[in-house]
Amino acid sequence: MTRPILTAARMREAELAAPVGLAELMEQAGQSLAEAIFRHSAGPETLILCGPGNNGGDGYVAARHLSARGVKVRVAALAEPTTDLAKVARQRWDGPVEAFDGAAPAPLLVDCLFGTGLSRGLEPAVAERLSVLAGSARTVVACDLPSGVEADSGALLSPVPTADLTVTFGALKPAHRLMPAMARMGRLVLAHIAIEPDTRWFELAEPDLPPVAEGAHKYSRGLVHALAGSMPGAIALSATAAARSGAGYVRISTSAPIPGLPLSVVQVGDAQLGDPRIGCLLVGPGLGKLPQLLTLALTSRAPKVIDADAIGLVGEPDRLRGQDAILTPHGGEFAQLFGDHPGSKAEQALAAAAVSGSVVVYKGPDTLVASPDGRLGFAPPAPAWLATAGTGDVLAGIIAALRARGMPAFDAACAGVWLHGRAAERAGPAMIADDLLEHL
Ligand SMILES: NC(=O)C1=CN([C@@H]2O[C@H](COP(=O)(O)OP(=O)(O)OC[C@H]3O[C@@H](n4cnc5c(N)ncnc54)[C@H](O)[C@@H]3O)[C@@H](O)[C@H]2O)[C@@H](O)CC1
Ligand SMILES: Nc1ncnc2c1ncn2[C@@H]1O[C@H](COP(=O)(O)OP(=O)(O)O)[C@@H](O)[C@H]1O
Ligand SMILES: [K+]
Repeated sequence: MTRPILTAARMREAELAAPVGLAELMEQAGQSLAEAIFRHSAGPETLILCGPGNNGGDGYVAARHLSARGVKVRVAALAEPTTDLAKVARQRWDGPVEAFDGAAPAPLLVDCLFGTGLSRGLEPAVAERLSVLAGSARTVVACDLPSGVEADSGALLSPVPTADLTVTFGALKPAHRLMPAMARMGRLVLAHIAIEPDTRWFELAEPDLPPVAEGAHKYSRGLVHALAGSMPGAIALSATAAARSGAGYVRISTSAPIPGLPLSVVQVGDAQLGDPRIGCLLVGPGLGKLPQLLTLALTSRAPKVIDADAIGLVGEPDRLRGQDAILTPHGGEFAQLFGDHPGSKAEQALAAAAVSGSVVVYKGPDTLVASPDGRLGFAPPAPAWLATAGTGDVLAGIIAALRARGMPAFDAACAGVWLHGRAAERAGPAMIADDLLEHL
C-alpha cells in the first residue's frame, strides 16, 4: 500500500476538511502516538517534551494515555501552550509539568516540541538541551517530525537528533522522505487519524507487475533496444538488468563486440531504430560524447529511457517535448539539464517533469519520480551502499524493461526505483553494481 504525502499547508487543509473536529483529530493523534510508543518500547520512564503549538498538544494527550497504561511519565514544557487545542490538551493532563531547562533525562524521550508549524530553527540553547536529553535517552521518539526539520523541504533548520521512531499522522510529510531529514527519522510509523488525504504525492510501495501472458512470445514480452557508446561496460550492465527484469528480447547496437554480456543479449552492428517492435529504447549509459546517438534516438517514435551522458547532451529540456521519455538524472545531470530551480527537491523534480514533458527520476539517497501531470513518488529509504559506480545503469535497464513490458512510463519508473532499492537490500553491503543483477 502506498502511503500518501502532504505538505504542511495541504495537511492543514485536510484537517479542516475532516469529518471530525480538530480537537478529536488531536485526541486521535496523541492516542496513536502513545500506542506506537508503547508498542515500540513498553514501560521505561518517559520524558515528553512539549512545545507551544499543537505538536506539544499531541504530547499532552500522549502523556495522559501512556500514564493510563501505567507508564511513569514526566512532562516538560518549553513554553505555555499558545493554541486553543494545545491549551485544552494541557488542562486534561493532570500530572505535573516541569520546566524544559531543568528537566532531567529519562530512558525514553518523546520530542513533541515542534512539528509542521516550525518556521525557523530552534534557539541554540533549546537545540543543545534537546541534543543532551536525546543523547542520554535509550530511545528517542519524534512526534510527527523530529524538531528542527522543515516539513516541506527536508532541511534541518537547527541541529536535529536522530530519532529511533517517528510517528506521523494522516499522511507522511515530504521531509520524511527527503534528505537530509529522512536520515533522522528512524522507523517511520503512519498513524491513522480521520482525515481523507487527497493527494497525488505518495511513497513508493511494492509494484503490481504485469504478468507474463500464457500465450506470450519474446516480442510481446517487450523488446528493449540499447545504444552503446564509448564505454560499453555501462550499457552491458543496463542491458543485463533489462533482460533480468523481464524483457523478452534485449538488443544492443554497437560498433564493436561487447564482452561479458549474457549470450541471450543480441549485439547488432546497425541501429535498427525503425523496428516497430521496440518497446523501449535505452540511450545514455556509457554513451560518452556522442551527441549524434542521442539525436538518432530522438528520431525514433519508441518510448525511451534517457540516462547518464545522454542527459547532458539534451541541451534544452523542451527538446524532449513530444517524446515519450523517462529521464533518470542524478544531481549533477539534473543541474546540467534543468539548471538551478528554486524550491525543494520535490518542487524541482515536478518543474523538470513539466518543462520537459517527461517522467523524471531524480536520483539520490532520496529518489523522486515526477510526472508532468503532477504525480510525485518518493522512494522509501534504500541502502547507502547503492552509492557505487554502475548502479544507475542497472536502474535504467530495469525501467526500460518494465516500460517495454507495457507499463505506463510513470508506473514503470516508480516500480523500477522500488525494485532497485529492494535488490540492493538483498545484495548486501559488499555489493558492486554487477551483483545487483543477481538479485533482481
Ligand atoms: N489540527 C490538529 O489538531 C492536528 C495537529 N497535529 C499536530 O500539530 C502539529 C502542528 O501544530 P502547529 O501548527 O501548532 O505547529 P507546531 O506545534 O509545530 O509549532 C508551531 C508553534 O511554534 C512556534 N514556532 C515555530 N518555530 C519556532 C521556533 N523555532 N522556536 C520557537 N517557536 C517556534 C510557532 O509560532 C507556533 O506557535 C503537527 O506537527 C502535529 O503534531 C496532529 O495532532 C494532527 C491533528
Ligand atoms: N546514499 C545513497 N543511498 C541510497 N541510494 C543511493 C545513494 N547514493 C546513490 N544511490 C542510488 O544509486 C544509484 C546511483 O546512480 P548514478 O548516480 O547514476 O550512478 P552510476 O552513474 O555510477 O550508475 C541511483 O539509483 C541512486 O538513487
Ligand atoms: K516533534
